[in-house]
Amino acid sequence: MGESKTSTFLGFDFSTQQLKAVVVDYDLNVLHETSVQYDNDLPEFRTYGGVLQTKDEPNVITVPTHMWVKALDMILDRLRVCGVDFSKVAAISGSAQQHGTVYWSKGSQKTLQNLNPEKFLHEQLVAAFSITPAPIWMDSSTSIECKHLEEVVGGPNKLAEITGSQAHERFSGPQIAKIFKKRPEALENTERISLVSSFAASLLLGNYAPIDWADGSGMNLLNIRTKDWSDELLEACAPNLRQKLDKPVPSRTDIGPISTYFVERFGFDEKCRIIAFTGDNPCSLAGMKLKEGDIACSLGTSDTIFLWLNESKTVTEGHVLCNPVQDDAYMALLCFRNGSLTRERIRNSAAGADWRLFNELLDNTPRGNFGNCAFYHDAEEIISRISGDHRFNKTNERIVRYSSKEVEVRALVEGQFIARRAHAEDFGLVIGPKRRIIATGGASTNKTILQVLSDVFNSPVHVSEVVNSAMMGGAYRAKHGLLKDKYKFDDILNSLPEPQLLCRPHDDADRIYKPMVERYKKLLNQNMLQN
Ligand SMILES: O=C(CO)[C@@H](O)[C@H](O)CF
Repeated sequence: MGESKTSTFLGFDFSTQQLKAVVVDYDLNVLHETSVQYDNDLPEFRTYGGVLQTKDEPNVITVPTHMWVKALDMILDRLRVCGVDFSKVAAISGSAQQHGTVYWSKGSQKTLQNLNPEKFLHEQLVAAFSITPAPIWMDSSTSIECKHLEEVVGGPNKLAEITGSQAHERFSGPQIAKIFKKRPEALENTERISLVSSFAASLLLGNYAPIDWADGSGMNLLNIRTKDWSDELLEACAPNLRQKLDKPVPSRTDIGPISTYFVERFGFDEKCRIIAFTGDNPCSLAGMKLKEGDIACSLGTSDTIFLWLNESKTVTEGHVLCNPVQDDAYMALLCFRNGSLTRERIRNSAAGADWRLFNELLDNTPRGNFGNCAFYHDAEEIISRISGDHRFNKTNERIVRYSSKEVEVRALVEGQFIARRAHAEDFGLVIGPKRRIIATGGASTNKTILQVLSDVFNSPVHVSEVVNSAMMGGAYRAKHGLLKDKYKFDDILNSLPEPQLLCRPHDDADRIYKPMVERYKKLLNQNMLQN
């Protein structure tokens, strides 16, 4: 098929609450975009916020693997109804929530290679997974396995030096180790372990797809310098993992032609290429046209702060991942678990689930919130390990609730960004008026919230046209993966508009928020933010 000016590119994002898809033309203009909301469109799986959680094991968070399969069936039918001409799609790539793991049972490779185009994928993959539901990034039940990994290599800093991160409960290595402990026979019956990203690519490839370097950096198993698995860490988790994980590949790898299943069922050209999928944050970085020094802030189910790194470094908080678009570069990532769902909780309680009212309340309170300061968490926070809600008045006395809804709303938004700024500075990020923050993710469409981000970080906030940078990054990487011998990634993005300046910090911003960041750090260090 090769590429021509009439070629289109298809990008997916298997995110926490929904599956999104976009078709762009040769110049990356959006032609079609649609989504499948897991909770509403696939109610038979009974997820909430896209995940399963039980009362008796609140730290165990999973997703029914078949839900992702059925979501792909559904979204391709929706794209067909939108009028997409699949025969024009020259390449496909995408992203998925990081760290989650999918376990293919023995014999599933054959099943993938022989799918019947007359049937839905989900009907044919009923027995394809040896372990399901899949543990995902919100799980925090593997502290014992984390300690063991750090001991094996000589401590948390050594693990961070090798893999880019200290041990984290949500990371795939500790999750696989826990499964080996609890269900060794099921792991024995597993012929391949995928990340959610390489699992999605496997469905489109009609064969097992390799894990890419960027998403593979979120496992506590990959040596981010050699780009190969650390045998010491693999063996510390479970036997035969090198064989079950197969060789990781550069994130821009063309991993093969689309499965004949999609050619015959949807009319894709048999020459349509699949480019390795990657994690949502690396894919966002690819989708945001970041310049040297820019800081990206993704406001989604998780809030993440990330930026391009030319060199790796050993970190105590946050992560260093292999870069998704340049093999010898890296990216820094800070992940905050209490993002949009926490904002929605306070919107519901203080503003009657109405964003317009939420914004009015936020606008009706002064910067600094009369000295009130609060930190809200639906679940244990990843970096600070804080859980629960903590409200303080202007004399730093803990209070149970604020009398005014305006104060509560501002305390939520200021508190989130104050914590993010504190940990970003601890990570070594230099923020301030000379740094651009490029905002993305669902909440980046809310200018009132972004003004608080700009004030707390004392930096101008820009937004790119694309709200969903992970999904768009999938489409852009599809084009780059196909044409990488002709064009550098930056050349591919040339046709895209620059991020637009949306908010500037007020003159009094740093005078107000610098002390509040110090106040947060003090509360944290004095253990005032524990339940
Ligand atoms: O855990 C995370 C990153 O480390 C989250 O941003 C997930 O990728 C969200 F899906």
